[in-house]
Amino acid sequence: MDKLVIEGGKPLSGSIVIQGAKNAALPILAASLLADGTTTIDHVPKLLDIEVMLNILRELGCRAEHIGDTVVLDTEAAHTSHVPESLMGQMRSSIFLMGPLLARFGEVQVYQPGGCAIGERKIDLHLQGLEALGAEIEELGNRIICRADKLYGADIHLSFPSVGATENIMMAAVLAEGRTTISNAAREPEIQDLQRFLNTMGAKIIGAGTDTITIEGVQSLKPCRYKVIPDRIVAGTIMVAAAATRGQVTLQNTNPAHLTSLIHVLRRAGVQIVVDGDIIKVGSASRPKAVERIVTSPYPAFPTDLQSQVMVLLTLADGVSILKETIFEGRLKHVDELSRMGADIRVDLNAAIIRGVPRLYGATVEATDLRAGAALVIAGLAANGKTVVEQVHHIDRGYDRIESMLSRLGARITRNSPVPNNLTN
Ligand SMILES: CC(=O)N[C@H]1[C@@H](OP(=O)(O)OP(=O)(O)OC[C@H]2O[C@@H](n3ccc(=O)[nH]c3=O)[C@H](O)[C@@H]2O)O[C@H](CO)[C@@H](O)[C@@H]1O
Ligand SMILES: C=C(OP(=O)(O)O)C(=O)O
Repeated sequence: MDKLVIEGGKPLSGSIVIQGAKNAALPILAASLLADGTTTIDHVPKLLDIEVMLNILRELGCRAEHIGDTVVLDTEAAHTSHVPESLMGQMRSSIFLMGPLLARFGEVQVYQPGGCAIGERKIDLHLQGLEALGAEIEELGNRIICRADKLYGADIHLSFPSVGATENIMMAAVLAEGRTTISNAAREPEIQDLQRFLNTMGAKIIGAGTDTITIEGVQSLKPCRYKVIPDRIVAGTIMVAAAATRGQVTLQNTNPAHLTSLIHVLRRAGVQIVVDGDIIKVGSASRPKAVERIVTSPYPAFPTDLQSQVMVLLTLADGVSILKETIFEGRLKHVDELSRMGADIRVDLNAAIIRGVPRLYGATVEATDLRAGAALVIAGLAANGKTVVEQVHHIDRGYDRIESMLSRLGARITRNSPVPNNLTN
């Protein structure tokens, strides 16, 4: 198992180009199944989750190549809509295949998806949405079979603005007969990217980015070429790392509008941020200030995917901060690991009460999930001494060789074994 070894205490400095967004690329890859032929997707990061998605698509009969950051996907020979259990279990995003496969084949067989242990992560809203479009759903233990000779537009109200359910319903509804509306839809930038991608294929969707999305069904879609948006969570991770190490970093290829809530929090913590077009400059020379209260909530509020990283900054702040997690019930596991590095954090239900300490100390810690792992890397960069982060495969799900990215900014970080061969060009 790979480990990251970090010698902390060195401010990050320099310039970095931000990778394409995992959470946009994954549904877009699944949505490519909606058109027959070759779709080319640019700005797709080299990540474990992307590799798993491409392996699933190959298993379904597609031809897929990932060269540099471009994926060329030929769906012509896709011949089955049964996704093997072993592949479904490797990540949460395998569930994105339900909508497109149902629309393409009229039947889909999947299993409960896998993913990080950050909460129960039910899929009831996905299934209710597909049922509303006319699908019959059979659940046999872990196996889910979904059938519909034809899908029909419907008015669907989500009881919670689930990102994945919104995307799955959009992908199923584009080829349905008639109009679908999704109310209380998720508003994340990745939903807007999916709308743009599907519309480039010939779909008729409006409203992504608001809480009501309207989809006019069309007869067919055509393959296209498309570029994925920058990864706001990777950008946010680097911004927090720059602040926690009291460094100066320039991020290129960002969409600052997608990072408004983080920028607001960092400014409250006393971090200097300058935005210029798609460039964000982050600088900090002094101890951060505590931020009284941060609550994770659906976009545009503060994202759960940056909660653990910001927690690290607050462990070093002057004063007491409160960080409340409202999206995932099991997403505070990094607290124990940070405490091993000298952080003073108390958990009360879903809130972390963080009493800032002057410094963290290196330790051997375990990445319990993707963003918790990224947070521990930031903690290691800011800490005195050596930190070893174990279970790095979680981090590889979302960061394209995090150690290379950070080394380019002057960090002293190495991986104790090479990146798996299938992730190198
Ligand atoms: C690949 C991807 O885009 N992943 C993101 C997506 O995950 P994902 O799409 O899984 O997140 P959701 O918005 O669906 O989940 C949010 C909450 O709703 C609950 N829920 C969801 C669906 C459902 O059918 N029933 C149900 O109860 C979940 O358990 C969770 O508590 O949005 C999350 C919330 O911004 C992010 O943390 C993930 O990084
Ligand atoms: C939780 C995340 O991803 P996923 O939904 O793929 O597990 C994440 O990107 O932080």
